[in-house]
Amino acid sequence: MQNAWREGNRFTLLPEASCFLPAMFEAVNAARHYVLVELYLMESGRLADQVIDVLSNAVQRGVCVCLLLDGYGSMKLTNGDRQRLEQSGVQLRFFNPIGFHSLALNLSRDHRKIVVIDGEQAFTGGFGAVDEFLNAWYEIALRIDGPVVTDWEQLFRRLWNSRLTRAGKEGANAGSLPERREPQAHPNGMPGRAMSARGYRYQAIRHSLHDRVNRAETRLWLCTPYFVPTFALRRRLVRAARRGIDVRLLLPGAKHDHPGVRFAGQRFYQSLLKAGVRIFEFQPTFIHAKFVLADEWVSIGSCNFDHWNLHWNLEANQEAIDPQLAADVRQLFERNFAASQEVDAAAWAERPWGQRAREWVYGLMDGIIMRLK
Ligand SMILES: O=P(O)(O)OC[C@H](O)CO
Repeated sequence: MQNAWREGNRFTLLPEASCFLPAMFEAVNAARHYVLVELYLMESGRLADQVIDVLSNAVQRGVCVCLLLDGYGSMKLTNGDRQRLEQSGVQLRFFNPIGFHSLALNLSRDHRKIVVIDGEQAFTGGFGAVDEFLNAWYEIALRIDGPVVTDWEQLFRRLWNSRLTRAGKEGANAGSLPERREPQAHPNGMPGRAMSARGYRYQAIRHSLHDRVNRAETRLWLCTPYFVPTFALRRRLVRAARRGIDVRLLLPGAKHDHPGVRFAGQRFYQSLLKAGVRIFEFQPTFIHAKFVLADEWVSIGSCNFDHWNLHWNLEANQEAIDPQLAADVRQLFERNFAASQEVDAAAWAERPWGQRAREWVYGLMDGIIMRLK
């Protein structure tokens, strides 16, 4: 059942690549039946080499490996690497390669990040197979064990067989998916649900977030690298702050891969700060992670909660109600707030005209882009 809560899961927060990359590689190395991987970004480089090696080794051990990449996000994966994957026996497919069709279809991207091992364990987060994730960007992942893995696998299987998905060049390898295995429930496990979204057609992640913001009793903390929120989300954040909820945003500072997106989002700072929302700009590196904490509810995955993502992309997040995970996420936020610069409302109100002009220009571009259909 789509988006259903399932009991009996275990969730493990894996902050930073130094934690989640070894955990994922170890899980692939231990796989006995199948490995399903779905990524938005994969570009040739050191990390892609490691991914190709670990997947190829799994195939050699007799494990069925299926890799589904977004047709745009994988454009910088060289033909040599594609061949290497397919010749080693990895089944390779691409979602919606860029083509001579409508702009709307080209803009619809598979932004999800999913790894499923033997139907028993899954990983999600904001990661991709590009070198920036080795240490230049701050990223997190979540390991999921238990019945909800079945829904992650279902998401993968549906897209693998979508009419928009194409086989790699050596199409012969792109055979059928392995027989499905059912995960076991853990005694004392926790409830969770895999949430998916498909642009403006299906907005379950966004509606769920709105509901949690409305219902938050003490805390609503949100981290996103691309903060260009919809009017509906801004209104809810403002209302939550006004009714005394601790509303905080963890956003990138000047280290950003798309500085224009930051300026476009900064045009909303003043009204949010005025309402009592606290804004922290992360200083050490570009923070690319996407996670939310509302009381004991946690959501981690691919969704940036910006209106571009919400309008066009396929997204998937894990939601969980788990006191231990909530405590871990809270500590993670606190560590990252400490490594951030808090935006001071009075100083922001006096910011220079150059900054205001940039916000205006990128805000205008954002408005134009959002009118594309
Ligand atoms: O789309 P994300 O959030 O996975 O981030 C990838 C960026 O678009 C790369 O510039």
